[in-house]
Amino acid sequence: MARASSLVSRSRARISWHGFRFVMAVKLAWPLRIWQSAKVEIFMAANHFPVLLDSVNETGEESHDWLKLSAPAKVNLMLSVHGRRPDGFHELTSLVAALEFGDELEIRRNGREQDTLLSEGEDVPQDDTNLVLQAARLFRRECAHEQYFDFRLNKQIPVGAGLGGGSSDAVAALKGMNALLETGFSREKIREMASTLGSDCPFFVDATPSLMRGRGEVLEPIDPYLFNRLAGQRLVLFRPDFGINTAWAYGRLASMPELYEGHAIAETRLREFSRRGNWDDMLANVFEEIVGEKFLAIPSLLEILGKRGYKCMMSGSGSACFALVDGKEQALEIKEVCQECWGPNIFWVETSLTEQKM
Ligand SMILES: C[C@](O)(CO)[C@H](O)COP(=O)(O)OP(=O)(O)OC[C@H]1O[C@@H](n2ccc(N)nc2=O)[C@H](O)[C@@H]1O
Ligand SMILES: Nc1ncnc2c1ncn2[C@@H]1O[C@H](COP(=O)(O)OP(=O)(O)OP(=O)(O)O)[C@@H](O)[C@H]1O
Repeated sequence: MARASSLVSRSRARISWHGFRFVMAVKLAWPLRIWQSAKVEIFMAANHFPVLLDSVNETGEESHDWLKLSAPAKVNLMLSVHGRRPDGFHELTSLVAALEFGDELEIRRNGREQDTLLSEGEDVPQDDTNLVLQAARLFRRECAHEQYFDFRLNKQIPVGAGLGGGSSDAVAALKGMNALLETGFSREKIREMASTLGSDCPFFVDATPSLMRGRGEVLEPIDPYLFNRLAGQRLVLFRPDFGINTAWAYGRLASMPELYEGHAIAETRLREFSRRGNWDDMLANVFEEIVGEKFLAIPSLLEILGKRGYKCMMSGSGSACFALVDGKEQALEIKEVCQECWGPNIFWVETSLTEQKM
């Protein structure tokens, strides 16, 4: 409470706190990590719920300040594809978890009649194919409000890596716009909107470790044992100096239907991992074979790491891979091997699966 009162006095903030709007803002703000920006803050109050503070400037008018949101990357710890559906998408089962590593997106309302996006990341589309700008257009359609936004994207997640970067940015944008305009869209509504932007998007609404099914939009909570097993698990992410196009990877898979797996195989992996806790029962990704056929550098490196005893796998449709580690020493050994195999300038980062509470 002491922190709450000091924030209130420091920013001369006005708590927007009425009824339904407040409840929805709280519900939606919870999975966001929105840090203090100039005058708009979400902070942990004594009841452990975040509270959205509007801001007032020196003259008492509402100001349009930046909201800063995290857009975490994800890894697929198991990815099994069962077949192609009549709508052209593939039916899958995947165990997905968010990482402590990711992008940062800042948003503010603007007074113009167009959105702007500033991002310096390599390969990040600067035009309106960027998922952040697509999210803004979708949001305006859904809330029938002609509000435009400025976005600043600090891109850390490599593009075309199978880490869900664009999807996570898009969902951060939806959540941010919802909080800024106090639209009160429920998480379910945001998930529904997100699913029209991409199959991986709905996961990022809560970004808690989940079982992903359907084409990616059906999310199930995992059992407590599995949850605790994943929380905080350290890993190293590494990516060669090329990305992989997801549509290409699914297209290749469709031409090799022998790689489709029955649902029972995925369920057995999940069950065995929950029973024995052995990562060898879980880590499996159908895209490794498809991608590995064309990009030999990936299976070669994974084999070398595997022989050294590391549990490692490609994430999503690639090209990023990860290896589970216990600590710094292992992380540095992996870095050395990656640089030897893929070159000195490859993307490499040590991070962990998120530690959210159930
Ligand atoms: C590989 C994963 O990252 C695993 O989490 C996702 O399945 C990919 O999800 P995503 O990048 O959000 O994919 P989308 O943007 O929806 O679709 C990109 C392309 O992949 C194909 N695609 C995607 C998801 C899916 N379940 N089946 C598919 O066949 C789509 O036909 C489309 O041509
Ligand atoms: N904000 C964004 N960040 C990254 N890529 C974006 C963004 N907006 C649109 N894209 C486009 O999305 C495509 C996929 O990029 P992304 O980095 O999300 O791939 P990915 O990690 O393989 O996705 P997934 O794991 O969901 O399949 C790229 O072709 C890129 O041009």
